[in-house]
Amino acid sequence: MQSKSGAVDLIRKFQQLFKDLNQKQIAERLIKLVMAKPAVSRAVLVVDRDDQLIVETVGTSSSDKVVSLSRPMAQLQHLPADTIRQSFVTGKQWMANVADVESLTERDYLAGTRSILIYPILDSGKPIGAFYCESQEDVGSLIKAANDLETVWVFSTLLIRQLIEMRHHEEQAEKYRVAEQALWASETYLKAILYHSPTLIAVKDLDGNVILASEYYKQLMAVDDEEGYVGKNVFDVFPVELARELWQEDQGMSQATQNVESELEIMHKDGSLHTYLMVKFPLKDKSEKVFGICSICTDITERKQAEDALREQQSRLNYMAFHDALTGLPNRALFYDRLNHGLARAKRSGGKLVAMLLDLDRFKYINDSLGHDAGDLLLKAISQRLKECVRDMDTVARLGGDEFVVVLEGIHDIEDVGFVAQKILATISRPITIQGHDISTTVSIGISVYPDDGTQADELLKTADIAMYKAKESGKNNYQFYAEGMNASAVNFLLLENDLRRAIEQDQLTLFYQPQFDLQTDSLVGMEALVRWQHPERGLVSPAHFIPLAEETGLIVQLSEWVLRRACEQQKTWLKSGRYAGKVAVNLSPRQFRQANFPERVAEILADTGLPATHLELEITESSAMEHASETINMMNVLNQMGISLAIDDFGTGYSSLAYLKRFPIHKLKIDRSFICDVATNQNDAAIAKSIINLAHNMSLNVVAEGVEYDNQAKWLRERGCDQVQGFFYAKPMSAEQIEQHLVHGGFESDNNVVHLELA
Ligand SMILES: Nc1nc2c(ncn2[C@@H]2O[C@H](COP(=O)(O)O[C@H]3[C@@H](O)[C@H](n4cnc5c(=O)[nH]c(N)nc54)O[C@@H]3COP(=O)(O)O)[C@@H](O)[C@H]2O)c(=O)[nH]1
Repeated sequence: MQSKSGAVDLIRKFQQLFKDLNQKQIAERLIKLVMAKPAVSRAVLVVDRDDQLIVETVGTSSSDKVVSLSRPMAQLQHLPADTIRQSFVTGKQWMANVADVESLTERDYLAGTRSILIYPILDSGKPIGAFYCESQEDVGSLIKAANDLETVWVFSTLLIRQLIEMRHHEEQAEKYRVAEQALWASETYLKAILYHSPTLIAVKDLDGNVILASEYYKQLMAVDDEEGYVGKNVFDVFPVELARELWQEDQGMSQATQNVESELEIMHKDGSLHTYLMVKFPLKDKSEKVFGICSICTDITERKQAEDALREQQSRLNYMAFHDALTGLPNRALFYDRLNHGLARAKRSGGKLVAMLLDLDRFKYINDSLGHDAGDLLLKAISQRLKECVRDMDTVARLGGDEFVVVLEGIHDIEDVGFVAQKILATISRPITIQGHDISTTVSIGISVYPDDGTQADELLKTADIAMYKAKESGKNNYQFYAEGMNASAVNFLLLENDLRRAIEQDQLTLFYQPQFDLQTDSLVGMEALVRWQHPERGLVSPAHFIPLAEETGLIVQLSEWVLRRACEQQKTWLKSGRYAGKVAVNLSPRQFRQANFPERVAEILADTGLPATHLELEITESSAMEHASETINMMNVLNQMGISLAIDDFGTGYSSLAYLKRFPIHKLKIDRSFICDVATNQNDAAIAKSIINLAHNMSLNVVAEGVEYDNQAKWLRERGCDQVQGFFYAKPMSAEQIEQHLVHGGFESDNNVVHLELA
């Protein structure tokens, strides 16, 4: 027992010893005091911190070190954790030689340990810490050391309590620091978000007062002062109507259980109108009571525009899938759709439906000679005209190339169809100005009627197709209703194209010659070469049929070259025989004439056949010459310089420009036979024929009348000073052999002894 003054000294000594120490130093010093006992080889201070046992400090005699750990006991090895825990439960000291305790294993203590002591430190009877001591001596030595340390145990209560409190305080301070840091961080984030966010963010209380708002508001809205939108009421910022709307929305939001999205349009300061996606959600306190509304508005103008553009593109693609890109008319797919719907309607109502298939005449020629751009413009113009000819409820579609189709519904009188077809023919045939050229084109129309000519779409189209070929065959520029029996001739027309190719290759073509006479002397002055086709199965095919076909398919170039070569060879033979020294006239196809190397081709043929150019006359139709007048002049000049004579054929049927005509280096005008037919009886025809004769003479040209079939026509022409004639009245076209016979037997007789030779 210590004396009272000794105890006071001891307290002072301890107070001095632990003065101004932190919790770590306190624990270390306590352990050092324990370790001062030589019997103690290891000392560990364990404290109860919030019901968790923490090893604060460990001292070992071997290393003479005291280490601060402050780690949960459960994480550490070489400690009899269960036994230490037990001491915390009972509050009793525990000591033993390890050899006597079965439950202890070598993993529970350091090697060399022979005895263990656990000394709990109680505060008001409750353990708040414990000293765990190991000794390499037996337990008696430890017990002795423990007795010596009694003062330490006594003061430990105070010091461990202080240590725990300090730790607790430190933890609280750390928690506070962390919380403060977190608060600072979230405030900083919030400020940064509100400052930099490219969205309109606003928090309002339930009265519409703005508590928070993003900087973006200031930039976009007419709120220019420092606080911007914050502190204001919606009614201070927005027009009253909009403010009321927003306020009412916010009121509704206080009951909302989830976010509410809507789109709104906001006019920016610069006057541009933007679309925003607004997401609103209620802000609730801990008691789930709504105290404010947050709204976040994102500018989706670009996205909307992109969506609109995409939608537009999709509808354009959709449009393109069903419309012809060039003309904008329904294409084949949409046409079939409309036709099928029309057929269904006609079936229901018991009415009629009409399909008109249209094919442009000579389109290939126009396209090839004027170029594809001109061809495209022509197709567009035709589409427009077709639309003008029908009612809104009718369908005009382009099936491809120069093929169009018109579907007429609700037809009561079939005569109306003829009326529409006539209207189309007249409308299309009006000249169209394209790239400065006046182009005249016509169309052939095949018509089929539901239910008479077919009940299905394909069937109707097929019969209309057959009728269209019939229209082509009948000289184009006309319409034909489908009739049974047409199949054969339409198919014929199709087969003809293949046959014509073969005909050129297999020499099935031949030339006939039709003499031309001087009207005053009746002497033979020329012969027009006219091609004939001796078809192996069909017999003689008229050029009126196959020349247009050849023009359309492009075979005309090959065919015309064959004609020119053959005619030159024949003329050369006649020249050589000395029986005929006139000219041979050859018809030029427009396409052939447009070939850039045409003069070279002619020169080559003349050279090959040995025919002098002065014995060749080339005929070009008036319409073809005028269509590309300036090019025609150039081409004619070259041919003229070569010594070739040039004649304008079918004169009077086209649109002649006298300005051009006088510049053509031509020698002859051939009056079309349509004017000669009634020249002696029809005043108009007579006036035209007379004008042409005068015009030719005034321009120092020869004039030839074609198609003279009767004496009175010849007489009339002679009296009007026409130079030459050609026609059945004098001689029909005949083979070279027949011509030969006439030449051998002294030539042709005219007047009252007309030589009528039948066509072979
Ligand atoms: N590009 C080419 N065109 C040619 C060629 N050969 C003929 N053709 C053109 O074909 C059309 C029809 O010709 P065709 O059946 O030979 O008719 C010619 C004469 O037979 C006919 N004619 C002559 N006299 C009369 C008559 O008194 N009455 C009457 N009804 N017909 C008559 O006229 C045609 C000649 O006409 P044209 O050429 O205008 O002088 C016709 O357009 C031919 O041009 C060829 O090789 N290439």
